[in-house]
Amino acid sequence: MMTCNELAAPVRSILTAARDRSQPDGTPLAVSPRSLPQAIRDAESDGRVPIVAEIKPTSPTTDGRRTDDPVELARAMIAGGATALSVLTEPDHFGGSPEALERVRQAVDVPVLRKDFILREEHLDVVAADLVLVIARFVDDLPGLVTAARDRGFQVLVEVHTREELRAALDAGARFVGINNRDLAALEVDLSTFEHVVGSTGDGGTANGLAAADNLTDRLADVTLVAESGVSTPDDVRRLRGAGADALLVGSAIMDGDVEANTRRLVEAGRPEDGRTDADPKARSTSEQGVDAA
Ligand SMILES: O=C(O)c1ccccc1NCC(=O)[C@H](O)[C@H](O)COP(=O)(O)O
Repeated sequence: MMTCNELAAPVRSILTAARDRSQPDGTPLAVSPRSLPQAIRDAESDGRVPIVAEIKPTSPTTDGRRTDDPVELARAMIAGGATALSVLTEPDHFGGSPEALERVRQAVDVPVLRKDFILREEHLDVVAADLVLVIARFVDDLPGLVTAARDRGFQVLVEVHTREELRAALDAGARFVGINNRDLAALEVDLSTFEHVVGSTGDGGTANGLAAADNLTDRLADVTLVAESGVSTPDDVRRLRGAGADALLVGSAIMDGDVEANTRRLVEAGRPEDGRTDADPKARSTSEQGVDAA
C-alpha cells in the first residue's frame, strides 16, 4: 500500500472521508450478481463494444456537477448500448450515493458496479451491487477483502495501476481486473498504462521495471480485463481493445453532454462501417472463456 504522502491531495481527502464514514452494523450482504462476462458476451455477439458507462456526477478533476436523476442517466446509457453501469457511491468528492445505486440497479437489467473507496470488510455491506471495486493500492489485506466480497456474492473488480499491483491482484485470486490509466498519486491520465500493465507493449512490461520473464501476461488468460479512465474517443476505444481490454469503463466522456449519444459513439467504435475491426491480440474472445464465477 502507498503511503499517504505519495498521493494527490484530493485522494488523501477521499481516503480520510472513506475511513471516517459511518458504517452499517448489520449482517453481511448476500447478493445474486448479474454476470459481467455474460453481459460482455451478449454485447460482442451483437457488435457492441463492451462499455461500462459510469454515473459520475462530479469528481476532483471535473468542473461543475450534473444533477440529473441517476435513473434517467442510466436509461440513456442503456439506450446508447452500454453493457454495464458503474455508479459512484462516494458522496463527498463524487456526488454519489448508495441510494442512487440502489435505484439504478432496480431500473436496469445489466450488471451494476459499485464505485467507491472500499477499505475494510464492513464497507462492503452498504448496498447490494453486481460488482464492487477494490483498489489494490489502498487495501492492507487484499486477499482477505477479495474473499470477503466474493463470499457475499459480489464479482470483485480489483483495480491496479502497475504490474506490481497486477501481481498482487492475481495472487489475491482476482478474476476481474481494472487497469486504471489515471495515476491516483498525481491524478494524471495516460492510456499507455493499460498497455504496459498487461504487457501488450511487446516489452513484457519492462517499462514498469519488471523483467520480461515474469509470467503475468500469461496469467491474464482467464481474467476479465477492464480498461479504466481517460477514454474519450472511438480511437481510444480501438486502441485499448487492441491492447486486450475486454471492456472499457468510461465516466467523464459520457457524462459531458448528451449521455445517450456519447455512449453510442463509443459502443459503435468497433463496427466494420467505421472502417476498422475490433481485434484482440490476446487471441481469445470472452465467448471462449466460459468463466462466469466471481
Ligand atoms: O476521476 C477523478 O477525478 C478521480 C479523482 C481521484 C480519484 C479517482 C478518480 N476517478 C475514479 C475513477 O476511477 C474514474 O471515475 C473512472 O475510471 C472513469 O474515469 P473517466 O472516464 O476518466 O472519467
